[in-house]
Amino acid sequence: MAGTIPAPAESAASVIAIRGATRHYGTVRAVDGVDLDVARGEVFGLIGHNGAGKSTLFKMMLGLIPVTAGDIRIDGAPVAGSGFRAVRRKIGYLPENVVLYDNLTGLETLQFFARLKGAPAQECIPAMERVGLTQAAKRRVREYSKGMRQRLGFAQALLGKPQILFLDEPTTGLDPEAIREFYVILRGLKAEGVTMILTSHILAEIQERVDRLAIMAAGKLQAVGTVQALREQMDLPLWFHVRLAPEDFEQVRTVLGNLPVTAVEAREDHVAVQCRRESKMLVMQALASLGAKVLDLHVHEPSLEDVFFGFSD
Ligand SMILES: Nc1ncnc2c1ncn2[C@@H]1O[C@H](COP(=O)(O)OP(=O)(O)OP(=O)(O)O)[C@@H](O)[C@H]1O
Repeated sequence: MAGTIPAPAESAASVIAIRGATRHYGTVRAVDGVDLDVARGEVFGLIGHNGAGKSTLFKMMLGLIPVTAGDIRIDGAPVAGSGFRAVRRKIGYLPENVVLYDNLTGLETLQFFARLKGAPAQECIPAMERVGLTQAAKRRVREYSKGMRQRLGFAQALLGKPQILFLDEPTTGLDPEAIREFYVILRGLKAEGVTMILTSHILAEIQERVDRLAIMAAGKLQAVGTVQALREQMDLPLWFHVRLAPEDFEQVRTVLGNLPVTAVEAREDHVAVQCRRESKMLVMQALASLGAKVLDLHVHEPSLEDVFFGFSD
């Protein structure tokens, strides 16, 4: 169910303002008329199937590839204009595939990137520390695991203390603990006012960690908003899992069956009740009136994955 979204109203707080951004490769419309605003200090997620156009949009925002049509401004400067050079200094970028030199040590790698970016060399050691690579700073990148290489890529993106960070699949190759640490760093950066835009295929991971997100499919943004707003827009049902004593099953099933619910299923140790969002409070009240018969209760909101498949299929 692909919805159309209105063009966003331009806001003074927008650090990224995209209007009608389009990129064609021959007959392939990699990005097709994208409008988007990202506010200063926002953590913004971009999700979509393989080939949806996320990386292409990223590269256009960074001025790495030109738009076929449309306009992209970062911090007020058109990416194709001469004023963009100054803005670029405020940007950090972690590409999907970081190119690293195997013969350099981790620290030498950062020093190399610092020179390229014109960032102070004394930022390198703190950047290694921030991503948890201090112990490996003097080891050659050849010996780094996939996750360590990813952390090093993230460290280079942080050089120059960027105010805007573009992170293309930043958690690829990271183990669960490293993913958690990564998002702790992101929270710290957000507290410092950094604007971040990131892509990920791991929807469960980002659903609690972005302020807003966009779902991209076939080069277009299908939906933009908070996870909750997208849930409401999709109007996906939610589930109550109600644990009961077995002898109360039938009575409670009857009570629930009289409510505007869309399904009532007896499961092994609980009753599962599905209802539309508009009936949620009615079901809650009915369950509350059952008092001590309800031994436990879980409300399952639709996940970002449910929302994603609703919009992108
Ligand atoms: N340099 C290029 N030349 C031709 N086609 C390209 C080029 N780069 C991207 N495309 C095409 O543009 C479309 C969007 O690709 P893009 O890499 O932006 O998708 P993505 O959403 O980042 O995918 P993934 O999740 O796999 O990284 C695809 O059909 C891809 O084949």
